[in-house]
Amino acid sequence: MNIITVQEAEKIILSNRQSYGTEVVHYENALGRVLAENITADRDLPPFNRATVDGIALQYEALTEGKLKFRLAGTQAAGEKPVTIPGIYECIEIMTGAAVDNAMDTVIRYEDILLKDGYAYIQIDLDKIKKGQNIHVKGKDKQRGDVLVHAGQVITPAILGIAASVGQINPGVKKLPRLTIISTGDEMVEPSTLPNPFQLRRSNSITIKSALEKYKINASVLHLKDDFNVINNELSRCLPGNDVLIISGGVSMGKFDYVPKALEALGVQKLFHKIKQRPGKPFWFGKNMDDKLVFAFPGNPVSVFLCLYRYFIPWLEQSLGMKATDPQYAILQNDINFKPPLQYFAQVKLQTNANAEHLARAVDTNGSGDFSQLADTNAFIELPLEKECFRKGEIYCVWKYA
Ligand SMILES: Nc1nc2c(c(=O)[nH]1)N[C@H]1C(S)=C(S)[C@@H](COP(=O)(O)OP(=O)(O)OC[C@H]3O[C@@H](n4cnc5c(N)ncnc54)[C@H](O)[C@@H]3O)O[C@H]1N2
Ligand code: MOO
Repeated sequence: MNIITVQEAEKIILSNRQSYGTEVVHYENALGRVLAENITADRDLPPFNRATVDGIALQYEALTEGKLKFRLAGTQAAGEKPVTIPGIYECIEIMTGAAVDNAMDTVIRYEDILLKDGYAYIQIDLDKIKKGQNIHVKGKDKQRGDVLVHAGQVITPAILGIAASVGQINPGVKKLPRLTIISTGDEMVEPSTLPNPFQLRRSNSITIKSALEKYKINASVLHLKDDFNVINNELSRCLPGNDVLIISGGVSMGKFDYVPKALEALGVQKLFHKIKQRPGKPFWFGKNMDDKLVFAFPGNPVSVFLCLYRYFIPWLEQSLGMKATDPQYAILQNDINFKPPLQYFAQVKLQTNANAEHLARAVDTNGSGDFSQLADTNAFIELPLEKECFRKGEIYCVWKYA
């Protein structure tokens, strides 16, 4: 198979989006999950005529007669059954959040009245008082049965509050794929150990694992030696219990790059190997008969980062039923020359100026093994394949990772 373009790779990956079904979770565990059902109002919002200030409730008609003195007929706290008035020259003291009885249509705040000897005296000009003021009318926000939150949205703190307010304590959410992250390489040691001069500490798995935590995916992690039998056996063991494997390393041309061979030996069909891009050119992607997907990223940490944010995250979001996000664009802030016939993804620092323009300043790196700038940058800018010179002021698509 020929080396494919970024757009072809994206199309193949997204056409393999999956659905893992739905499940119900307690709302306290639902933050960050994708809603699989609409959240609807179980009654009108607000459910009753609600006082919005502390003060007195009365009937406006009495004010139109010029009445300034009202007998206090009772007091009503929030949560209490509505207290009524026997006649229109009476009022009740009412607290914010209390349900206003239908006999009253106007609430005046304590600051505008004087309470004395069982009476309330209006202290402001009557033309300052409007009929219906300080009452949040039943059903004004939403009617019973109205959709408050649509399926497909990521559950945020605000959405959790809405769900709680309508008693939706067990929302239906999209099930997450079961996922294992597998890194490879004999030269890679545990981050807690001291590498010898020709070894490296492994970092790809924690990067991938923590990026997935945003989606509440609790991925397993495994590291494999560069040994065909080990890789073959372990992949064979992992495939049945997972929906997706994300592998890093071992996909290029080296003598010990066994990943593609091992996957194909296990019946994982290659959908592509190699994309016209830098970083991340030797990315391998495949699927087995049970629709288990394998994203095998090149081992260089920046390649992993690019492949994760450019391909895997959009695939994941679409597989979870989230709406595809609109492409984001930014204005390049420096000239870049890039001659190889590959689509170049430059690491950029993305900022917004006072004109609300997105500005992308590229940083110099020493290739995809140079991960040292990832903390100071927050996006890749996708520079088109057809060109070699990219000029300050030109606008290109960006892929944010922070
Ligand atoms: N003859 C060719 N050689 C290479 C080609 C090519 O086309 N022809 N492509 C190069 C490109 S581009 C890349 S990218 C790399 C990808 O190689 P692999 O996927 O086989 O990755 P490894 O060789 O296993 O590792 C590459 C690099 O990344 C480091 N690494 C690996 N795993 C981790 C980890 N878990 N955490 C941090 N760093 C990791 C590893 O030590 C290597 O330095 O191939 C080129 N070669
Ligand atoms: O394509 Mo590789 O990821 O640049 O070094």
